[in-house]
Amino acid sequence: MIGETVGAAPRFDAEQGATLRDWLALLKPRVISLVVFTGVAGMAVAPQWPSVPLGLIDMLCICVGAGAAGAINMWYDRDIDAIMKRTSVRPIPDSRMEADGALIYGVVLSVVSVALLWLASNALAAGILAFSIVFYAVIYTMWLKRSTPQNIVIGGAAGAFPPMIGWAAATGSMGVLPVVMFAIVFLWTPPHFWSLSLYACKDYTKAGIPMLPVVKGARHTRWNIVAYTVVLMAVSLIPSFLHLCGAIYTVGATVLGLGFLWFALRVLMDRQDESGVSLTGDKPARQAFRYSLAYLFFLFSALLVDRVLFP
Ligand code: HEM
Ligand SMILES: CC(C)=CCC/C(C)=C/CC/C(C)=C/COP(=O)(O)OP(=O)(O)O
Repeated sequence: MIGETVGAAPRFDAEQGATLRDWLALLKPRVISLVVFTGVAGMAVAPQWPSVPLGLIDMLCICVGAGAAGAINMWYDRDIDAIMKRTSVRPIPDSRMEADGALIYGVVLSVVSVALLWLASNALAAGILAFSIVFYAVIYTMWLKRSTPQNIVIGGAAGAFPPMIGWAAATGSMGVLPVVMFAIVFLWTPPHFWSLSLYACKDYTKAGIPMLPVVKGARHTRWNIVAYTVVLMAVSLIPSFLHLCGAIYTVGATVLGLGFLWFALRVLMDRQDESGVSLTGDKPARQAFRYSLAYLFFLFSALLVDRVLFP
């Protein structure tokens, strides 16, 4: 493993001790807030809804399951997290928490979230949640992340399952719309992450992680951001072509997609030296990353409004 050869495992400092805030930080709360939102969107656009208490339990299970996978990710990645500036302040690399504790916490929460979702809803929803956790914590984190520049293209599937989980929890079955929502998040992940990876490239190089700009360079990454954004725009309009939504979503998806393309093209045309390195401090990439978050939130909000308020 690349990361293991470059960093010493952080040592726990018993005097510092972990606070409640540290245990929460292990769940990557900011990231999973959007993950859970996509799960809720999947649930809300389904033809039948669970009762409010059951819907809240389903939401909690997606939240805890996704967070638990994040905790296992932080346990496994503690060596490389210690090397990268962005992640070095996390509880394990900053020696505020023992690594084993984080692993036990992640595994216990994973099992509890899947079991509770099974009991509260059904085996299909619980099965997809279990598969997503394994996909993110094992397939992406322990295998793909350190072995291929396509890591997040394949690994991105993990974060794309929540709309399917939400739909399955509500209906006990699967439909075309949640599969299209999966495809949208799947295609959104590369431009989302590669924008960040352009300005975090030094960190990834230092840690020996083969992210796309590290292996293929910034210019290649910029073209890939544009290419995935174009495909994402097309796929985001599938619900319109299949008459699964109305004009609100169609107009919203078109405008939001054109906005994403605008930010992607600005990344492509960023002032750069002959090797493709940005001369602007990757300002357009930072803006594209921020826009990617707003894009997904508003796109699924438009779908929600369209299907729920104007069925
Ligand atoms: C393999 C897939 C993905 C990768 C590699 C990835 C990577 C990242 C990274 C490295 C960050 C910066 C986090 C930090 O500074 O601590 C980030 C931020 C974020 N990601 Fe992703 N991401 C992926 C998928 C997703 C998905 C599926 C969602 C939600 C649907 C998501 C939502 C977010 C949000 C909301 C933030 C901002 C967090 C903040 O403000 O601190 N990501 N992502
Ligand atoms: C339901 C379920 C299990 C969903 C999983 C959702 C999820 C957490 C998706 C991936 C999001 C993410 C922060 C990836 C970054 O991983 P990284 O390790 O490359 O980033 P890092 O360097 O910030 O740790």
